[in-house]
Amino acid sequence: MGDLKHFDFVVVGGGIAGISAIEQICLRIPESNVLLLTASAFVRVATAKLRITSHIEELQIQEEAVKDFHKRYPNVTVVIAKLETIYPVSHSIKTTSGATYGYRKICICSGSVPKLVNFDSPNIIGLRDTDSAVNLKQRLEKSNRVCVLGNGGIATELIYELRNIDVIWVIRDKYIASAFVDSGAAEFLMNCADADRTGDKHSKALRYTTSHVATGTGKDVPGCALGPNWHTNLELTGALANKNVKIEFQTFIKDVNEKKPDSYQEKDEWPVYVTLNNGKIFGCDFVVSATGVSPSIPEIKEGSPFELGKDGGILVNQSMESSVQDIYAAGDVCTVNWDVAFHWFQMRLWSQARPMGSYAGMCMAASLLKEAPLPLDFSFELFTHVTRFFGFRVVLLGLFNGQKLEGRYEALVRVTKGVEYLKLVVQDGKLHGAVLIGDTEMEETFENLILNQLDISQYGENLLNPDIDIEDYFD
Ligand SMILES: Cc1cc2nc3c(=O)[nH]c(=O)nc-3n(C[C@H](O)[C@H](O)[C@H](O)COP(=O)(O)OP(=O)(O)OC[C@H]3O[C@@H](n4cnc5c(N)ncnc54)[C@H](O)[C@@H]3O)c2cc1C
Ligand SMILES: NC(=O)C1=CN([C@@H]2O[C@H](COP(=O)(O)OP(=O)(O)OC[C@H]3O[C@@H](n4cnc5c(N)ncnc54)[C@H](OP(=O)(O)O)[C@@H]3O)[C@@H](O)[C@H]2O)C=CC1
Repeated sequence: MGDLKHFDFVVVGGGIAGISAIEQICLRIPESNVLLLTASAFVRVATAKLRITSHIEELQIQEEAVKDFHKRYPNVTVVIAKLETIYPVSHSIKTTSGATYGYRKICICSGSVPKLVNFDSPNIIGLRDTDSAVNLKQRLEKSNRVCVLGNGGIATELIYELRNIDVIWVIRDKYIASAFVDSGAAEFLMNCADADRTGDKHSKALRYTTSHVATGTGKDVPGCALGPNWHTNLELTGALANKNVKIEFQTFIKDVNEKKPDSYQEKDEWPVYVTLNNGKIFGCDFVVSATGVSPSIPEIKEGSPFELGKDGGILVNQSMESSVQDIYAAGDVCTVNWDVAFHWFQMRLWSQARPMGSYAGMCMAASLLKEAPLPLDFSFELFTHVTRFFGFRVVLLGLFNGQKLEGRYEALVRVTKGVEYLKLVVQDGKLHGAVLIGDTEMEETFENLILNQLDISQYGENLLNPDIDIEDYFD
């Protein structure tokens, strides 16, 4: 393999996981020589933090040109290229342009790619990075009707953000946003769907900013994943005068054709036709397949391949190390493989990629310094996620949908139409999860109650009584 340039640490991927790993490595061992190998010409950094509770922080996320990143971390060599192969026995890697590098510890933070529905059509697109967002925006400008498939984070945000277009939303479930909330919360959001809260003055959320229009180093090169508030600076507007959303519940797409199907009764012509399993056929300009992600696993030669989880991610142990020695992984590309805390579970989110990356960086540094393994980071003791759906602030805590409780729980709910939706998940007198929609400012109280597992049976429904200041109970 010729002369290798050797690095103490190599990090693959300039998304939030990779950058967080590098930040910790440089903090622990500032004199180490580090290679950041990334396919994208921009990296994602968290520039400002708003701490909401001990476990929840909202971040301002910025894209930074790699040359500026290098200025802040002069010990980090940045190479914009795609990793092709890892050779774990010789502790080296090769890029697609043929360059080779040696490593002592390497962290794979290559993220994931959209898992598009499996129909061969140029009119099905996914959304992942800035390039794909720009492509979406440009397509929308010329479009009268779009079909959105999926019921998770992207679809739920997109349906709300789209303007001046007909939308056919195809979901497999009985209610919207099912990847995040239950049917009660979905109904609350649906009832408020028409109100425009995009300019919500009360929002404490920090903003996501982009400074350019393209991230990749070329066609088919993945950029960093879009993150919270990715749509803030993008007008997602179609060619019509107004917007109309039609939801097809409990359905899926059976076929996608550029040629008009014989059974399509209408006279209008469209670039593409989608046939649903309920027999309906819709013509549209294009389809957004917001149907989840697949981890981007690099090729490995020599020795054993990575052990992968059921979801295709690289299995990592409590130190974020994969099944292959000295190879770590963090963020969307990995699948946790330790006995996780009862109130935590993995979801492929920014709010998990960041602590995973930081913790992986700390573990790699500790391992190079031959220190004892670190205790698991406290971020993994409680699931927390803050986002915005349909213009509302949404806070999800612990087992917010009764996950792991096998249906054996009580749900205490308080709803003020158009204002807030609160749900507490209680089992055997203990709080295990909460969904807080609206500006409830209750997250700290409920976070503490989940963490300390205080017996709350004596408070009953007063926990959600708006006339009682619940925080006074627990002072
Ligand atoms: C539209 C959208 C909205 C989202 N909104 C939210 C939200 O509101 N809240 C939230 O918590 N999460 C959100 N997410 C999820 C979140 O963005 C991801 O979970 C997170 O960014 C993953 O970070 P990562 O560093 O693991 O991967 P990525 O950000 O995908 O970074 C991967 C990096 O690896 C590089 N790379 C890939 N392959 C190679 C290779 N072979 N060689 C070299 N480099 C490579 C890429 O160029 C990139 O730099 C959203 C995702 C999307 C797509
Ligand atoms: N605000 C936030 O926190 C946001 C987070 N994200 C994150 O970004 C990533 C990508 O988002 P997204 O693509 O929405 O993924 P999600 O995992 O959030 O949701 C995927 C959705 O696609 C559905 N689906 C999967 N396969 C099919 C299929 N073949 N036909 C029909 N429906 C299907 C799933 O339904 P089913 O449940 O039935 O399998 C689910 O509703 C995720 O990790 C997500 O968490 C993205 C945007 C915003």
